Amino acid sequence: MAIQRKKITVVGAGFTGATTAFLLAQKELGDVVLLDIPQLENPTKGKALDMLEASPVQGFDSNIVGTSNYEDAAGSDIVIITAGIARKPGMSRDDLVNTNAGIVKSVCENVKKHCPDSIVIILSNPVDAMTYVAYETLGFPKSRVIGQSGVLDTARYCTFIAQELNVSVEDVRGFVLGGHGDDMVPLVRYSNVGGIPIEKLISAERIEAIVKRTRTGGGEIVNLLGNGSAYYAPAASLVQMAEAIIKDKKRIIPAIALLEGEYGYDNLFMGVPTLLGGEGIEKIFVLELLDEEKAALDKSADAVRSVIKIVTI
Ligand SMILES: NC(=O)C1=CN([C@@H]2O[C@H](COP(=O)(O)OP(=O)(O)OC[C@H]3O[C@@H](n4cnc5c(N)ncnc54)[C@H](O)[C@@H]3O)[C@@H](O)[C@H]2O)C=CC1
Ligand SMILES: O=C([O-])CC(=O)C(=O)O
Repeated sequence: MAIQRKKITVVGAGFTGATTAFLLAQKELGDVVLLDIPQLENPTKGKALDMLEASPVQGFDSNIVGTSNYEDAAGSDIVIITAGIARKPGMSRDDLVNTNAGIVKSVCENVKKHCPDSIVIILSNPVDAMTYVAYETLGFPKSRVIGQSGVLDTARYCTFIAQELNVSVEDVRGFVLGGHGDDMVPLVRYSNVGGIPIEKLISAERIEAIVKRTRTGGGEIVNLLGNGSAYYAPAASLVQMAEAIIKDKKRIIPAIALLEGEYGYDNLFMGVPTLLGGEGIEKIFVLELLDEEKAALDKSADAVRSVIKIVTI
């Protein structure tokens, strides 16, 4: 019997979507469908063909097709949603809320129809609220609707720690809780380098500066790019999540999940440490927090709630 390759659809063939598609194919995680709006069908096909023509050089056998037709996405195991507008300097992610809510809703209506068994990962911003919009529209179990923020925020945090200490990024461990906004909560107490708590290696002032830079890391890139937002590290983050699911790796990865009582929050989508495997989010880890850590998380949760409040679905 022929072995069936996994099928991964990436909706939105812009900066993040195209980069994600290419990384997925390079890692041979499955065959990739890159999907954008009908007005951009030819450029989307062109991007996909261009990537495919890199396969003999890069040595991958994943297929990549570009399309605007959801029938090509039918039966996908994973759908990654990057569709929507990105912010420009001077804007917050929350300024995108109602434009992107409409886009995410219409994308999810199609995903529900054509990919009813898929696990869906959402990137579009403001991502905590967009994960809620996706969940409401899809009607899938909560384990199959996941938002990306924590892998990226943690990657930025670990990059800055490695730079500070001039050590390999491979030895830095840490994670970031909360909403994907300037109130996110890098958990210093749970961060270490080669097992050594960072508080033993870096001064309190420098840690504070790293935490602040992490919180505003997306904005730092937006200001440098001038006309769009980050895409290499976001795409790498999506691919790490997809890989954990496709290979049923059971990785402990921070992701946006529906909280139903965890950390004291009910009916809220926000970033928490999760176990990601073949079923999607298989478990949420609830950590004991100090009073000041909980207060910081409450502030982040309030910020997410205030955006969800203005979403019209
Ligand atoms: N959660 C996170 O950590 C991150 C989130 N983002 C967000 O991801 C989104 C995409 O960013 P970029 O790729 O840089 O933007 P982009 O503008 O390069 O690409 C977005 C693509 O979505 C497409 N699109 C719009 N409506 C669509 C629809 N109904 N169906 C299919 N495709 C549609 C557009 O035609 C465009 O090609 C933005 O909202 C951005 O803020 C970006 C980086 C990190
Ligand atoms: O900052 C943005 O608008 C894009 C994003 O979410 C990030 O790079 O963290």
